[in-house]
Amino acid sequence: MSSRDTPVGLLVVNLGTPDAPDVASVRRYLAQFLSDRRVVDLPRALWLPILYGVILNTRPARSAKLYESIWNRETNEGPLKTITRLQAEKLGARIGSPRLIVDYALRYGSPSIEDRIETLMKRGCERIALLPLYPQYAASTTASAADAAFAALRKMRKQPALRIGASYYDDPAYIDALAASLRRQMAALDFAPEVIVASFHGLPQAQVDRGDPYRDHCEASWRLLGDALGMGPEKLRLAFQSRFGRAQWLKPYTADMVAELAQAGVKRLAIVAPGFSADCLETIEELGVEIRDLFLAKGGEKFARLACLNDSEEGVALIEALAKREVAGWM
Ligand SMILES: C=CC1=C(C)c2cc3[nH]c(cc4nc(cc5[nH]c(cc1n2)c(C)c5CCC(=O)O)C(CCC(=O)O)=C4C)c(C)c3C=C
Ligand SMILES: [Fe+2]
Ligand SMILES: [Fe+2]
Repeated sequence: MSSRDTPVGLLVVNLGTPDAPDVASVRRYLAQFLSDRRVVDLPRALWLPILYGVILNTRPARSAKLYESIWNRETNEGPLKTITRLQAEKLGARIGSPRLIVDYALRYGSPSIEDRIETLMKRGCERIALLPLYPQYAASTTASAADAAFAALRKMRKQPALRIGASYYDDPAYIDALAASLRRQMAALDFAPEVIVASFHGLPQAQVDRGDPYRDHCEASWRLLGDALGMGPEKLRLAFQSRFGRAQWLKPYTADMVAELAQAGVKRLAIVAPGFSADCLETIEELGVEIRDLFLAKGGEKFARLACLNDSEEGVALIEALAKREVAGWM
């Protein structure tokens, strides 16, 4: 078989989730996640005592309860894993080519990027495209996924050719998919939101100061989405959620914005997380429960959390467009 005939591998990658919603599994997951230098780029001598001395002794118990509350009991998976798996399955069925093997991997937890690259190679793939499902580039997410892939290749004598998918924050296919999904979900609400908050995962301000383009990418996505929906910056707001630790993160914080909107008299609010490709703890629990409770406690009356693109028709069509771009010339 010439290399032109060997199958091409496509690996859909997302962040990850614990293997089980118990304290030990969450601890293992957080230890892996938070020891990644791409995620916390403090000097190790400063960070590891805090991580092992404080965070891993307190956070796992609290987070395990939250994971427990959103766990997919049918498949015994966190929602992020279920959705990423379905995205890969539906993408494979949609492309329907025996020459393209589609699989998924998670940066933290399992199945790992290394494990899935090895599996694709055992199935004959000499060319592999990795598709990190992060629309906006951040070193803590996109670069970390690439690091894991290249770390796996580093151990090999015979390496596959490897491509890492580009970020797609301003890709019309992404903006159109989001706009269509939001229009569809808003039409199904029993109220008309006065304001919609586009809430992106936050990042320490210091990481942006060191050159991460993440904030610019989020702003571009937000503007383009507003244009596509015909909504100005007062109607579709930009905010950043999931702050972790005491340092300054990207502002405005979603919680502050939602509280201020309620206090200013906004009664009907919708929230969407355009930077997340799959619903997860940060959207289902943080936005759907914590932020909702906050809005209602501050005087809001109607609240809706809109779903991520997930494995919807729009979501899988988008991933197909991204996948075809990344394997162009290989098939
Ligand atoms: C400590 C720093 C963190 C950085 C930097 C960070 C960046 C970042 N994260 C996502 C996407 C997700 N993060 C999720 C969970 C999560 N994130 C952090 C911390 C940082 N994230 C923690 C500690 C956690 C764990 C949850 C908890 O214990 O509260 C998730 C959800 C995972 C799930 O299992 O459901 C996602 C997705 C992005 C896109 C990003 C940078 C742009
Ligand atoms: Fe995060
Ligand atoms: Fe959170």
